[in-house]
Amino acid sequence: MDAALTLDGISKRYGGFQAVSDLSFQVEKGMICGFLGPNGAGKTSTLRMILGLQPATSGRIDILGADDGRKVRDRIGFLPEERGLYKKMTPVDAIAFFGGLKGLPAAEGRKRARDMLEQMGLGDAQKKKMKDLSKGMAQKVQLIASVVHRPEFVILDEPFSGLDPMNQQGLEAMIRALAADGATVLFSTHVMQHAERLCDKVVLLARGKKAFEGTVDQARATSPRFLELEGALDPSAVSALPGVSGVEVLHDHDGARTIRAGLAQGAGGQEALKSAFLSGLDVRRFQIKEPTLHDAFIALTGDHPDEDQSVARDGHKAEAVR
Ligand SMILES: Nc1ncnc2c1ncn2[C@@H]1O[C@H](COP(=O)(O)OP(=O)(O)OP(=O)(O)O)[C@@H](O)[C@H]1O
Repeated sequence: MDAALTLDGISKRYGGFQAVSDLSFQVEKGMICGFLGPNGAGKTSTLRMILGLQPATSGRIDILGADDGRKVRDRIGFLPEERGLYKKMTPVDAIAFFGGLKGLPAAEGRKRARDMLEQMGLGDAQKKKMKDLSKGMAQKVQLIASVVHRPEFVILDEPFSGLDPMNQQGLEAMIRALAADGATVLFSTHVMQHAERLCDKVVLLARGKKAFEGTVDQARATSPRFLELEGALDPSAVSALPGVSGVEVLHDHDGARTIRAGLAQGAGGQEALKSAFLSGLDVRRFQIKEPTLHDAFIALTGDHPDEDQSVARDGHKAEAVR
């Protein structure tokens, strides 16, 4: 498959602070790729380098055949992390305005805006001003504004942040529709569930370095399974079962416990279960659980995706450098 984007050994330094280190990955044409990592991992810095909004300290980027995102800016759509459309505009005017910045004639922009708002179930919002829209609606309008010129490549920085589950679902549907129309989509998030549902490919970033690149299933396969047991169970007896690498007590109600046992890589859990029954452990319920992408992120990086890494990695906040 042809690559729409190739990063080759990209690094970014802010003064003495290394935000991104020797990062290489590819996004093939037409795929939805999740760029995943905790806050502060270096996602926004990387997206800004891809767009040509800030220079890389070293390395090479190829986007849609260009060595600088600014050269192909009309073929790219970008939803920045900081949002805000002109408050007094109507959604149609705001969308057409952004289309105009990418060379779309105003009348065509307004027509597409009305059609897209209708398609996204935002027909009623047309009569309102941006300032009167709910946060979810405004975010959808902003996404429409960033893709109204029908870009080949769509880059979304934390598109789900601040949205309730209903609006998150709506946004997922919008992203699927963009890909179904042939666009390549790269979006950043620290919430693994969105990527798990949407992505053909994921790139995991931790502390500025790539930890993994591949499909969601390949990522999950790097992490061991879990065995969840319920009963009057002694955690130390569970941790002594064959193939168990560690235990965590999820619930404890007067000794009736739910215990999550991490299995060693390659262990299926059957041996541990057999041994639990043979040794008479009080197992009332059991479940063998496949790892989620969230589990895989922790296994691959040792970091938690919900932790904030924006504190400089030597323990104090980086000085802002332009
Ligand atoms: N202009 C800047 N000057 C100094 N440090 C910066 C600058 N921009 C980002 N950083 C630092 O670089 C690191 C990576 O930030 P970046 O915004 O790229 O991460 P992120 O993964 O996108 O997280 P978030 O979603 O919170 O923005 C952080 O520690 C951040 O404080």
